[in-house]
Parts: sequence; C-alpha cells; structure tokens
Amino acid sequence: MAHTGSSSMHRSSSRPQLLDLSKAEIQGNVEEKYPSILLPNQSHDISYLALDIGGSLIKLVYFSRHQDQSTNDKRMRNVKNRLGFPSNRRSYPILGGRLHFVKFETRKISECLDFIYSKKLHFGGGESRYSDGSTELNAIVKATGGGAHKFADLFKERLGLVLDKEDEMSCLVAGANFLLKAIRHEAFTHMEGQKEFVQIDPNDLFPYLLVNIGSGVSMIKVDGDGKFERISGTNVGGGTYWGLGRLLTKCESFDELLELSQKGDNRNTDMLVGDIYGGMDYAKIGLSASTIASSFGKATSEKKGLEDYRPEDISLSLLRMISYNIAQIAYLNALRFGLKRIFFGGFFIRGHAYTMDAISFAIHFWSNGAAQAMFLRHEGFLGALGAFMSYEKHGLDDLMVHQLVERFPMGAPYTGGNIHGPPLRDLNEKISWMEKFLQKGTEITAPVPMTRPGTTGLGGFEVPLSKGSILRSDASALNVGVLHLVPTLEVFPLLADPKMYEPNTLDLSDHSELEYWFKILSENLPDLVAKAVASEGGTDDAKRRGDAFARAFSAHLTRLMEEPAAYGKLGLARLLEMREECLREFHFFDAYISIKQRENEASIAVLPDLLMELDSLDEETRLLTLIEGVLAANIFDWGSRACVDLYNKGTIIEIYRMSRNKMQRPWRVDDFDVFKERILGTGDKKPPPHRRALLFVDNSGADIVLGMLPLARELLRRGTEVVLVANSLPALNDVTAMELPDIVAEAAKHCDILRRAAESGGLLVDAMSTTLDSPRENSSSVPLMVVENGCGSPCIDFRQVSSELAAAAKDADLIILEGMGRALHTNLNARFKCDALKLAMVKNQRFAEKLIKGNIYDCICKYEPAN
Ligand SMILES: Nc1ncnc2c1ncn2[C@@H]1O[C@H](COP(=O)(O)OP(=O)(O)O)[C@@H](O)[C@H]1O
Ligand SMILES: CC(C)(COP(=O)(O)O)[C@@H](O)C(=O)NCCC(=O)O
Ligand SMILES: [Mn+2]
Repeated sequence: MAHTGSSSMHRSSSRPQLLDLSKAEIQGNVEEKYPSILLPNQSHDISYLALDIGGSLIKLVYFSRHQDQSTNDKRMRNVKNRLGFPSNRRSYPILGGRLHFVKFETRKISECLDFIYSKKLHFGGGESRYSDGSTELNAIVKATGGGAHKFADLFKERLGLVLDKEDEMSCLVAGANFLLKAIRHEAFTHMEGQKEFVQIDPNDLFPYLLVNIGSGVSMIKVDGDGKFERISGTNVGGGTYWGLGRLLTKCESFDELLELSQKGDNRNTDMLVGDIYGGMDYAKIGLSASTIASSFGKATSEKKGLEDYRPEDISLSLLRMISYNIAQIAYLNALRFGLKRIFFGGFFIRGHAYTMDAISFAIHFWSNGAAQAMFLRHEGFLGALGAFMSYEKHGLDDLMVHQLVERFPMGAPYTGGNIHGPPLRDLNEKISWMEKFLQKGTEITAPVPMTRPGTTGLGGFEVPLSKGSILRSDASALNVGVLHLVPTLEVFPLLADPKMYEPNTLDLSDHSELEYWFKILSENLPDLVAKAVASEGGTDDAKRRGDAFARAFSAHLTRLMEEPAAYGKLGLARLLEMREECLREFHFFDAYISIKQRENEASIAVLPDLLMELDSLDEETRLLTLIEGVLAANIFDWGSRACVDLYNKGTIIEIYRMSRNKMQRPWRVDDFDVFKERILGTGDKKPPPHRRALLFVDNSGADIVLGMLPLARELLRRGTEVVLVANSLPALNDVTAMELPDIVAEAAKHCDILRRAAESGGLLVDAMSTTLDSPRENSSSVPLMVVENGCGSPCIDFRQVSSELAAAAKDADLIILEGMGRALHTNLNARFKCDALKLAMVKNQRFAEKLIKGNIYDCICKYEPAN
C-alpha cells in the first residue's frame, strides 16, 4: 500500500474539490493501470449542484453520490482476479450516483432556497463535509441565467453560496450536446400527435440549430462542442404567452393557461382567409379559407370587449400565434445557414402535445418537408445541465450512453404543488403519498392531451382534441426521471453490431400488444404482492408497502398505456424491469426468496440421481438429454401465470419429470443437430472445445440445478472454461450472482467435476488451499466462475452490462442464453461475434402464437455459429 496523500492536503472552497482527499491511499496493487483509491475521510453522500435561474423558472440539477455497493464478497474477488479484472477502473472521481432534475418558479425563489437547504445541497449533501467536522461556508456553485447575477446576493445571504456565473449560451449548448450524445431516448419528433424517438449518431450530430424557448427565445447554430454562434432570437417567447395570456384570461398559472387552450376555438378570435374572402380559399397563392390571416384579427372588427371573448379561445390563439412565429423565424434561420435539423428546448414547450405539433407543422410547412423539428425530453434543463458540466473534473463529461440508467421512481413528480421536486426519499412519505393518491383518484393518470391528426394545420382552425381535461400536474417532471450514473456499465463486447442492436423482440408501439401486456401484468399483480408481503414476514408494515407498491406500479402502467413513449421508447424489457425497480422502491428486495430456497433444496436432492443417469449415457444421447433438461427445467418460472397455475398441481419434482417427458423433438425451433456437430463433430473429426463459455442462467431451483449446472459440467468436462452469468439483483425467481456460489458448492458435494472446477475458479473459498496469486498452477481443472450481469431484470439489454461480464467476455467463444426473458423477449434476434445458443421454453400462449406460430410450452433451441 502506498500513501498518495496527506492529512494536510490543501482544502479549497471550490465545488469540484468536494472530495476530501485527506489520507487518500491506493488500495490493492499500485502497479495496476487503474488502481482504486481509498478516500477514508470522504463523506459518502456528496452532492454537486448547478442552477439556471431564468426569467420565469429556476432549474436545478444536482448529483448525489452513494456509497459504492459493489460486493466485496471474497469469492467474487477471486473470480475478478482470475478474469484479470481491474477492481476499480475509474479512480477519479465519480464512482456512481444520481442526477436529479428539479424546477421552481423564479417568482417563488424562496421555495428553491428552502429546497436547497432541506436537501443540504448548499454544503454538499452531508452534515459535514470535512473530517474535522467543520462545514465550509461560501461554497461555490455553478450558475447560469440572468438570475445568477440578479440573485447572487440572496444566495450568499440565505445559504452562504457564492454563485460562479457561467455564460448562458455556452451552457445551453453544453447541455444540449451532452443530452444528445449521452441519453439514448432524448430527442424525438412530434407530428400529429405521434411521438417518435430519433436515434442520434454522436458522430453525426453537427451542425444543428438549437432553439431555446424560455421567457425569450435564443437561436444558436451549433457546430461542435463549445463551437457555436447565437445567430438570432426573438422577444416573442414563452414569457409572452404566459404574460399576455395571464392579462387576457386572468389565469393564475401557466398550466391553467395551457389547459384552457385545449378547449379553445380560434375562429372566434383569429381572422381567417375565409373571413376576408367571403368563405373562399385564396387558391392562387395556396391559402385555404381556414388559414389564419391575422392572429387576433377578429378582435378589431367587432364591437366587443375582452369579456366577450372566451379565455379558452384567447389562449389557443395566443399559443398558435407564438408557436408559429417562433417556428417561422427558426425555419428562416435554418435556411440562412443551410441547417436541416432543428432542436427545440426551453420550458415553453412543457411536453405539451399541441405546442409541439404546432411547431412541427410550421417547420414542415415552411421548409416544404426539408427541415424537421425535434424536441428534447429534458427540454428546459439544457442550461442547468450545461452549468453542471462546467465543473471541472467531476468525471461526468465523458460518461457514455451505456453508463446512464434512467429510472422513474414514484413520489413528488406526481404530487404537483409548489415544489416540483425529485422523488420522495423517505419511504414512509412515499407510502402515505401513494395512500393519498388513492383518494385523489385519477389525477395521477390523467393523460397529457393529444391532438387529433390534422388539427394543427397552419391554416386549420380546428379545435384541438384533448383526451383529458387537465394537464398532468407536472408533465415535464414525469418525462425526465432520475439519471443513475453507473460508470461500471459497458457495452457487451461480443455484440456483433452494437449500433443496430435492439434488445426487445416485440414491438410495443403496436397498441394491442401493449394492451395485452398491460393486462397480463395487471392480472399477475395481486399474486406478486402476496409473495412480496410474505417475503417480509406478512407484517402490517409489509402489507402497507405492498399496497403502495401495487398502486405505484399500476399508476406507471396506466401512464404508459396513455402515453407509451412517456419514459423513452417502451419495450417489454423496460416494463418487466420497472416492476422489479418498483418493488425495490418500496423496499421489497427479494419477493421470491423462500420459493427460491425451497426449489433449490428440492432440486439439489435429486441432482445425484440425474448426474448418475447422465453418466450412463453415450456422448450424443447425453448432450441431447442435457439440452432437453435445460428446456424442461425452464418451466419453473414464477413470472408466468400459466406456470404458476401448474405449480398448484404437483410437486417440483413431479412437474420437472412431467416436463421432461413431454420433450419431443423436433422442437418448435430446433438447431440441436448443428450445435451437436460443433460440440461432438462428425465421424472421426473431433472439433476443439470452446475456450470459454458464458452461460446466462435464468431461474432458481430445477432450472439452474437440474438444467444449467449439468450442462456447465459437460462443457467443463470437455475442457471449456465456464462462466455462469447471473443477475446482480433479484428479479422474480431468477437466481442471482450472490446466490450462485452456495448453490454450486452444494452441487459440488455430489460431483467431482464441478468441485474441481469450482475450486479452480475460486468459488469454493473455504475448501481452497491455494492462494489468490496462483490459482491455476495448483488446480487440475478448467475453472468454473460466476459473474454478475449488472441487471436486476428478467431480461437483459446487452448495451448495459457489468464491466465484470465485459471482462469475462473477452476470452469467450460461446454464449448460451437461457429463458424467456433473456433469450426470447430480448435477444432472440441479437447477433453475436461468437457462437450463440438460445434456449427457452415459451410459457405464454399468445407470445408462442405470435413469435413462433406455436403453442405454450413449445421449446426453442436456436444455434447461431459465429460467422
Ligand atoms: N410552471 C410554469 N410557470 C411559469 N412558466 C412556465 C411554467 N411551465 C412552463 N412555463 C413556460 O416556460 C417559460 C420559461 O421557460 P424556461 O426555459 O424556464 O426559460 P427561462 O430561463 O427564461 O425561465 C415560461 O415563459 C412559460 O412560457
Ligand atoms: C417474466 C418472464 C419473461 C420470465 O421468464 P424466464 O426468463 O424466467 O423464462 C416470463 O415469465 C413472462 O414472459 N411472463 C409473461 C407473463 C405471463 O405469461 O403470465
Ligand atoms: Mn426467469
């Protein structure tokens, strides 16, 4: 161990040095390329904060870092060592945490100050940042927007914060560039009520026009990182709509004004071409009778006062007037510089369908389809994010898209009210909020109004059709979740074409498909809640949490039914993962724990018989029996309604036998013969064994013990190293990486092959006589190892896997994906650089029909050799 720091280390008040480096020392091997550095005096919950204080709204972005939760299990460390895995690759400074987005009205700045105070963001999230207990006053916070100048004294007085001012335009650009490069589903088009995400190639992003519609409007030509020019702007912006609208309608909030517009009819206020031409089109220049000739023009010709106009009509006319005007100026500027792509940001847009449609229509209309309007999910947070990025060396700027995981926890975003805050941290608060929500009824699920196709025509005067009468209390807060930064996630290196990779097999943008899965997940909910509550001892507290979980998950489902693209592009993997995340949010960490244990024990008890039976078979029959075994045992899936109903009809072993007896080839997809040829060869030709196989295991119990482990054993016997890849966190009855070493140890008691391989792979710590440094020399077997996949879902998205798995993949030439979640719902069509075997039983009738024109309990054995 080498000391790299001393306790007298210089302490500065500048934000980027929030890390307390005193007594820092290198942990582990100094020779390592990225040795990990231990910061013993560092508070574990440091925060960075950046502000954008605009004319109308204050936007706040803050980062909270949490204690590194990676396992320090001895067995896991052994495996990491064997894989040559650098234990902590990024030494400085961010190891993971969350990025939160919050906004307040500038006129209510006190709420913002209170919020910063209550979250202790003014001194870095902890009570005390320094080991000696002192708190630093006059900490520096990055801030942009006019208010950074205007309110500097207020921040100093109230919180002791010094605002370090950053240029507003630079921040907007930095924020937009970061989002467009780092967030997968950030940009989207919105035409005639249809939202579509746009895949942005980070290498082909520039140039573009950024139109930020805040109180006023800025138009910026962006040519690269830090390369931009503000080419235009207009004083007719969001402030104009809100200001004029307030005067003319007496609305008390922006949202109220926007809601009014949904019931408006602008024919009463706008002068149309038809009004001038006696109901006729002005065909010669291509203007229809319904084209707006003059916004608010009707108000000139009649002897009416303000009170004679409906506030609804005024709001709509105003919204269209301003949206069209901004879009037209944007288009002219795009034309001036030959820019094809225009991104619109700023909170004027507020995720409001009609506003986006109006802007899109105008851009399309004026450019004759040559230019396209795109919107950003973090619309109003560009400046604040840019200010946040301006901290030097906090390590966020080079985060990649695969290192960010967005989650949508329940809590404040739904509460509306004054503070548009982040999710409620406190569990109790969250539960009581969910309880209150039940009384409040539908507000939580009220859809963001959509427009009927064709209602935004530049010339059209139709009334926008809104499905709901109220705007969601804070739609934008719902459109952006909390960004979890996980620097240890990587793209799976064996993906053949990461850019083209799409994990989901089914397209949920097909509404009937979405409806079906919505129904399935809703129907399965009571059973899941019962299991979850039981897993926590069935206490009153557990019941209360169970109720809250059910409500929260139903609310997410309903929200997604109304607006499938609300949280980014929706796939089944996301839905299934959301269910697991939601359970964890209400502190159910392993709902199926006792079921898993019971099934593991029952399966281990019959393992010796199975192994004996296998060993009595010739090579060819054995391989077939092994694959059959995997498919048959995949029936133990507590996520499938049909299977759960089955379990009531027999013991685990009875069901397993029944399932095995029913195995009849050919399976619905049956590439077994090709796989067999690769493993056993034909005639005298004996192919070399695979070097290393990654086995992506699925369920606990029979699935792992009687299915995958015997297959692993066969590969080991043939000289292939085996890495069992399992979930990092529980999902349904899936086996986790933490649970596997014990299961392997139990199985190893009945099998020498497994025992030697597990020993060699460092899985049997207690039995190991060898040291960590020279594992291979003393062992007589190829190793069996376990790595975690980085997920807590029944599916797997290969764009975001643990760096451990990525390291293990480097030497692998065979991967075996098992189960419906990992091999069918996701990855059925995924292509890999190495040989891939996909094994699963289909446990859902409709899915079987759709996917393979087959039936429930049909099996799939799909083998795809590397090219
Ligand atoms: N809750 C709200 N209160 C006030 N204005 C809002 C609200 N939500 C959206 N807006 C709109 O967003 C505009 C402000 O957008 P923003 O991007 O925050 O700009 P600024 O930095 O100028 O405050 C307002 O002028 C208004 O049109
Ligand atoms: C959640 C699952 C993907 C898990 O399947 P597994 O990966 O364990 O084979 C699967 O249970 C599933 O798709 N269930 C659908 C719901 C149902 O049919 O009831
Ligand atoms: Mn499973």
